[in-house]
Amino acid sequence: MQFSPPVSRDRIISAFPKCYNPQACLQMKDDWNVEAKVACQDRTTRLQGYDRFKMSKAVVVGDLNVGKTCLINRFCKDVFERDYKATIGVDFEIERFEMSGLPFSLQIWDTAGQEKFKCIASAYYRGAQVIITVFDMADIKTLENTKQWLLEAVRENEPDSCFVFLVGTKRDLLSTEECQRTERDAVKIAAEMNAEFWSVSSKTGENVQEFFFRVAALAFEDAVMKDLESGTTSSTQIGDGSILNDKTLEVTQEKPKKKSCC
Ligand SMILES: Nc1nc2c(ncn2[C@@H]2O[C@H](COP(=O)(O)OP(=O)(O)OP(=O)(O)O)[C@@H](O)[C@H]2O)c(=O)[nH]1
Repeated sequence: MQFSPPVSRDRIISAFPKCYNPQACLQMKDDWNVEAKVACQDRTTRLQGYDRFKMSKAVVVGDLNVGKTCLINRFCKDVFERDYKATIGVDFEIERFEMSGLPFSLQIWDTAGQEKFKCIASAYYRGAQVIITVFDMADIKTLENTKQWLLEAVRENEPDSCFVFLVGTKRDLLSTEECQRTERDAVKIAAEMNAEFWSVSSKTGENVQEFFFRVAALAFEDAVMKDLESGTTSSTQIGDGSILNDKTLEVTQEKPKKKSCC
Protein backbone atom coordinates (compact mmCIF):
# COMPACT_ATOMS: atom_id res chain seq x y z
CA MET A 1 0.00 0.00 0.00
CA GLN A 2 1.34 3.43 -0.89
CA PHE A 3 1.70 5.94 1.91
CA SER A 4 0.29 9.36 1.17
CA PRO A 5 1.11 12.11 3.65
CA PRO A 6 -1.84 13.90 5.26
CA VAL A 7 -2.90 17.07 3.50
CA SER A 8 -2.11 20.04 5.73
CA ARG A 9 -5.06 22.33 6.40
CA ASP A 10 -2.89 24.85 8.16
CA ARG A 11 -2.75 28.31 6.69
CA ILE A 12 0.91 29.06 6.23
CA ILE A 13 2.01 32.58 7.12
CA SER A 14 5.56 33.00 5.87
CA ALA A 15 5.94 36.79 5.77
CA PHE A 16 4.90 39.11 8.59
CA PRO A 17 1.45 40.47 7.58
CA LYS A 18 1.24 44.23 7.11
CA CYS A 19 -1.26 46.57 8.75
CA TYR A 20 -4.12 48.11 6.76
CA ASN A 21 -3.58 51.77 7.62
CA PRO A 22 -0.30 53.05 9.09
CA GLN A 23 -2.28 55.79 10.89
CA ALA A 24 -4.09 53.19 12.99
CA CYS A 25 -1.62 50.40 13.40
CA LEU A 26 -0.52 48.39 16.42
CA GLN A 27 2.95 47.57 15.07
CA MET A 28 4.75 49.28 12.21
CA LYS A 29 7.52 46.75 11.71
CA ASP A 30 7.51 44.59 8.61
CA ASP A 31 9.22 41.49 9.96
CA TRP A 32 8.97 39.23 12.99
CA ASN A 33 10.76 40.27 16.13
CA VAL A 34 14.34 38.93 15.82
CA GLU A 35 14.27 37.26 19.24
CA ALA A 36 10.96 35.56 18.48
CA LYS A 37 12.26 34.40 15.11
CA VAL A 38 15.37 32.83 16.62
CA ALA A 39 13.30 31.17 19.34
CA CYS A 40 10.93 29.69 16.76
CA GLN A 41 13.73 28.33 14.59
CA ASP A 42 15.28 26.79 17.65
CA ARG A 43 12.05 25.13 18.66
CA THR A 44 11.36 23.77 15.23
CA THR A 45 14.51 21.72 15.27
CA ARG A 46 14.07 20.67 18.90
CA LEU A 47 10.42 19.81 18.76
CA GLN A 48 10.19 17.71 15.64
CA GLY A 49 7.37 15.25 16.00
CA TYR A 50 5.63 17.07 18.84
CA ASP A 51 1.85 17.05 18.74
CA ARG A 52 0.89 20.02 20.85
CA PHE A 53 -0.66 23.23 19.67
CA LYS A 54 -0.73 26.66 21.21
CA MET A 55 -4.04 28.42 20.96
CA SER A 56 -5.00 32.06 21.41
CA LYS A 57 -8.50 33.36 21.88
CA ALA A 58 -10.06 36.20 19.89
CA VAL A 59 -13.50 37.57 20.76
CA VAL A 60 -15.55 39.44 18.18
CA VAL A 61 -17.95 42.07 19.57
CA GLY A 62 -20.17 44.83 18.21
CA ASP A 63 -23.76 45.91 17.60
CA LEU A 64 -26.31 43.54 16.15
CA ASN A 65 -26.35 43.24 12.38
CA VAL A 66 -22.92 44.82 11.84
CA GLY A 67 -21.59 41.66 10.18
CA LYS A 68 -19.60 39.77 12.85
CA THR A 69 -20.83 36.33 11.84
CA CYS A 70 -20.34 37.06 8.13
CA LEU A 71 -16.78 38.22 8.77
CA ILE A 72 -15.89 35.00 10.58
CA ASN A 73 -17.70 32.81 8.05
CA ARG A 74 -15.99 34.48 5.11
CA PHE A 75 -12.60 33.71 6.60
CA CYS A 76 -13.25 30.26 8.07
CA LYS A 77 -15.62 28.81 5.46
CA ASP A 78 -15.29 31.20 2.54
CA VAL A 79 -19.07 31.73 2.39
CA PHE A 80 -21.31 34.79 2.57
CA GLU A 81 -24.88 34.68 3.89
CA ARG A 82 -27.11 37.45 2.56
CA ASP A 83 -29.97 36.86 5.02
CA TYR A 84 -29.59 38.02 8.59
CA LYS A 85 -29.76 35.33 11.26
CA ALA A 86 -29.11 36.66 14.75
CA THR A 87 -26.40 34.94 16.77
CA ILE A 88 -27.92 33.59 19.96
CA GLY A 89 -25.37 33.77 22.74
CA VAL A 90 -22.04 32.72 21.24
CA ASP A 91 -20.48 30.48 18.64
CA PHE A 92 -16.85 29.71 17.83
CA GLU A 93 -14.49 28.51 15.14
CA ILE A 94 -10.92 27.28 15.37
CA GLU A 95 -8.46 28.11 12.61
CA ARG A 96 -5.04 26.51 12.30
CA PHE A 97 -1.94 28.32 11.10
CA GLU A 98 1.69 27.57 10.60
CA MET A 99 4.05 30.38 11.48
CA SER A 100 7.81 30.23 11.37
CA GLY A 101 7.40 26.48 11.04
CA LEU A 102 5.32 26.18 14.21
CA PRO A 103 1.65 25.31 14.51
CA PHE A 104 -0.67 27.88 16.02
CA SER A 105 -4.43 27.94 16.45
CA LEU A 106 -6.77 30.86 16.75
CA GLN A 107 -10.08 30.38 18.51
CA ILE A 108 -12.50 32.95 17.09
CA TRP A 109 -15.54 33.64 19.27
CA ASP A 110 -18.58 35.14 17.59
CA THR A 111 -20.82 36.90 20.13
CA ALA A 112 -24.39 38.14 19.90
CA GLY A 113 -24.93 41.85 19.36
CA GLN A 114 -28.53 41.76 20.55
CA GLU A 115 -29.01 43.26 24.00
CA LYS A 116 -31.05 40.32 25.28
CA PHE A 117 -28.16 37.88 24.66
CA LYS A 118 -25.45 40.11 26.10
CA CYS A 119 -25.38 38.42 29.49
CA ILE A 120 -24.67 35.06 27.85
CA ALA A 121 -22.09 36.42 25.43
CA SER A 122 -20.15 38.47 27.97
CA ALA A 123 -19.38 35.33 29.96
CA TYR A 124 -17.13 34.30 27.07
CA TYR A 125 -15.02 37.48 26.91
CA ARG A 126 -12.65 36.17 29.59
CA GLY A 127 -9.19 34.91 28.64
CA ALA A 128 -9.04 36.76 25.32
CA GLN A 129 -5.71 37.72 23.82
CA VAL A 130 -7.45 39.62 21.02
CA ILE A 131 -10.59 41.79 21.06
CA ILE A 132 -12.10 42.54 17.66
CA THR A 133 -14.65 45.36 17.78
CA VAL A 134 -16.81 45.50 14.67
CA PHE A 135 -18.94 48.28 13.17
CA ASP A 136 -20.97 48.69 9.99
CA MET A 137 -19.39 51.27 7.68
CA ALA A 138 -22.80 51.96 6.21
CA ASP A 139 -24.31 52.70 9.64
CA ILE A 140 -22.05 55.25 11.32
CA LYS A 141 -23.70 55.15 14.77
CA THR A 142 -22.36 51.62 15.20
CA LEU A 143 -18.83 53.07 15.11
CA GLU A 144 -19.33 55.15 18.26
CA ASN A 145 -20.78 52.10 20.05
CA THR A 146 -17.57 50.12 19.59
CA LYS A 147 -16.03 52.03 22.51
CA GLN A 148 -18.67 50.66 24.86
CA TRP A 149 -18.23 47.13 23.47
CA LEU A 150 -14.51 47.40 24.07
CA LEU A 151 -14.99 48.58 27.66
CA GLU A 152 -17.19 45.59 28.39
CA ALA A 153 -14.76 43.10 26.81
CA VAL A 154 -11.72 44.62 28.52
CA ARG A 155 -13.47 44.52 31.91
CA GLU A 156 -13.35 40.71 31.78
CA ASN A 157 -9.61 40.62 31.04
CA GLU A 158 -6.31 41.80 32.51
CA PRO A 159 -5.71 45.49 31.75
CA ASP A 160 -3.47 46.00 28.70
CA SER A 161 -3.27 42.27 28.05
CA CYS A 162 -5.20 42.24 24.74
CA PHE A 163 -4.59 43.36 21.19
CA VAL A 164 -7.54 45.47 20.08
CA PHE A 165 -8.79 45.72 16.50
CA LEU A 166 -11.47 47.99 15.09
CA VAL A 167 -13.03 46.53 11.96
CA GLY A 168 -15.40 48.34 9.60
CA THR A 169 -17.49 45.92 7.54
CA LYS A 170 -19.65 46.26 4.41
CA ARG A 171 -17.24 48.55 2.56
CA ASP A 172 -18.80 47.23 -0.66
CA LEU A 173 -21.92 49.29 0.15
CA LEU A 174 -20.04 52.61 0.14
CA SER A 175 -18.77 54.82 -2.64
CA THR A 176 -15.04 55.60 -2.66
CA GLU A 177 -15.68 59.04 -1.10
CA GLU A 178 -17.98 57.65 1.58
CA CYS A 179 -15.47 54.96 2.34
CA GLN A 180 -12.63 57.47 2.76
CA ARG A 181 -14.76 59.67 5.00
CA THR A 182 -15.80 56.78 7.22
CA GLU A 183 -12.24 55.49 7.41
CA ARG A 184 -11.05 58.92 8.60
CA ASP A 185 -13.64 58.84 11.39
CA ALA A 186 -12.69 55.28 12.26
CA VAL A 187 -8.97 56.09 12.50
CA LYS A 188 -9.81 58.72 15.15
CA ILE A 189 -11.87 56.27 17.17
CA ALA A 190 -9.16 53.62 16.77
CA ALA A 191 -6.64 56.05 18.29
CA GLU A 192 -8.93 56.57 21.30
CA MET A 193 -9.27 52.82 21.69
CA ASN A 194 -5.58 52.09 21.08
CA ALA A 195 -6.76 49.77 18.33
CA GLU A 196 -5.62 48.81 14.84
CA PHE A 197 -8.14 49.71 12.15
CA TRP A 198 -9.22 47.52 9.21
CA SER A 199 -11.86 48.08 6.55
CA VAL A 200 -13.29 44.91 4.98
CA SER A 201 -16.12 43.43 2.98
CA SER A 202 -17.32 39.95 3.81
CA LYS A 203 -19.48 40.03 0.70
CA THR A 204 -16.55 40.43 -1.71
CA GLY A 205 -13.94 39.03 0.69
CA GLU A 206 -11.83 42.19 0.38
CA ASN A 207 -9.19 42.39 3.15
CA VAL A 208 -10.77 39.58 5.19
CA GLN A 209 -7.92 37.07 4.95
CA GLU A 210 -5.30 39.82 5.29
CA PHE A 211 -7.03 40.96 8.47
CA PHE A 212 -7.15 37.54 10.13
CA PHE A 213 -3.56 36.77 9.12
CA ARG A 214 -2.53 39.97 10.84
CA VAL A 215 -4.50 39.01 13.98
CA ALA A 216 -2.96 35.54 14.05
CA ALA A 217 0.58 36.83 13.49
CA LEU A 218 0.39 39.44 16.25
CA ALA A 219 -1.17 36.98 18.70
CA PHE A 220 1.42 34.33 17.90
CA GLU A 221 4.39 36.67 18.18
CA ASP A 222 3.04 38.06 21.44
CA ALA A 223 2.73 34.53 22.83
CA VAL A 224 6.33 33.72 21.88
CA MET A 225 7.60 36.97 23.41
CA LYS A 226 5.69 36.35 26.64
CA ASP A 227 7.31 32.94 26.83
CA LEU A 228 10.74 34.41 26.36
CA GLU A 229 10.07 37.00 29.05
CA SER A 230 8.85 34.41 31.51
CA GLY A 231 11.77 32.13 30.71
CA THR A 232 9.71 29.17 29.57
CA THR A 233 11.44 28.82 26.21
CA SER A 234 12.65 25.32 26.86
CA SER A 235 9.11 24.03 27.32
CA THR A 236 7.00 22.82 24.43
CA GLN A 237 4.28 25.29 25.36
CA ILE A 238 4.24 28.66 23.69
CA GLY A 239 2.53 31.48 25.53
CA ASP A 240 0.26 31.30 28.51
CA GLY A 241 -2.89 30.16 26.75
CA SER A 242 -4.42 26.74 26.57
CA ILE A 243 -2.66 23.80 25.02
CA LEU A 244 -4.38 21.00 23.23
CA ASN A 245 -2.97 18.04 21.46
CA ASP A 246 -3.37 17.19 17.80
CA LYS A 247 -6.01 14.54 18.40
CA THR A 248 -8.19 16.80 20.52
CA LEU A 249 -8.02 19.45 17.83
CA GLU A 250 -8.97 17.01 15.08
CA VAL A 251 -11.98 15.85 17.07
CA THR A 252 -13.03 19.44 17.76
CA GLN A 253 -12.81 20.32 14.11
CA GLU A 254 -14.59 17.27 12.79
CA LYS A 255 -17.54 17.66 15.13
CA PRO A 256 -20.41 19.69 13.67
CA LYS A 257 -19.93 23.19 14.96
CA LYS A 258 -22.03 23.91 18.01
CA LYS A 259 -24.42 26.69 17.03
CA SER A 260 -25.15 29.32 19.58
CA CYS A 261 -23.87 27.49 22.59
CA CYS A 262 -24.61 29.01 25.97
N1 LIG B 1 -23.25 44.11 1.66
C1 LIG B 1 -22.74 43.52 2.74
N2 LIG B 1 -23.57 42.97 3.67
C2 LIG B 1 -23.02 42.38 4.73
C3 LIG B 1 -21.61 42.31 4.94
N3 LIG B 1 -21.39 41.66 6.10
C4 LIG B 1 -22.58 41.33 6.59
N4 LIG B 1 -23.58 41.74 5.79
C5 LIG B 1 -25.02 41.57 5.99
O1 LIG B 1 -25.35 42.15 7.24
C6 LIG B 1 -26.35 41.37 7.91
C7 LIG B 1 -25.89 41.03 9.30
O2 LIG B 1 -24.75 40.18 9.26
P1 LIG B 1 -24.34 39.23 10.48
O3 LIG B 1 -22.96 38.76 10.21
O4 LIG B 1 -25.35 38.21 10.73
O5 LIG B 1 -24.35 40.29 11.68
P2 LIG B 1 -23.92 40.07 13.22
O6 LIG B 1 -23.10 41.24 13.61
O7 LIG B 1 -23.30 38.74 13.40
O8 LIG B 1 -25.32 40.14 13.96
P3 LIG B 1 -25.72 39.52 15.42
O9 LIG B 1 -25.57 38.06 15.34
O10 LIG B 1 -27.13 39.93 15.66
O11 LIG B 1 -24.82 40.14 16.43
C8 LIG B 1 -26.60 40.15 7.02
O12 LIG B 1 -27.80 40.38 6.28
C9 LIG B 1 -25.40 40.11 6.09
O13 LIG B 1 -25.69 39.57 4.82
C10 LIG B 1 -20.75 42.89 3.95
O14 LIG B 1 -19.52 42.90 4.03
N5 LIG B 1 -21.38 43.49 2.88
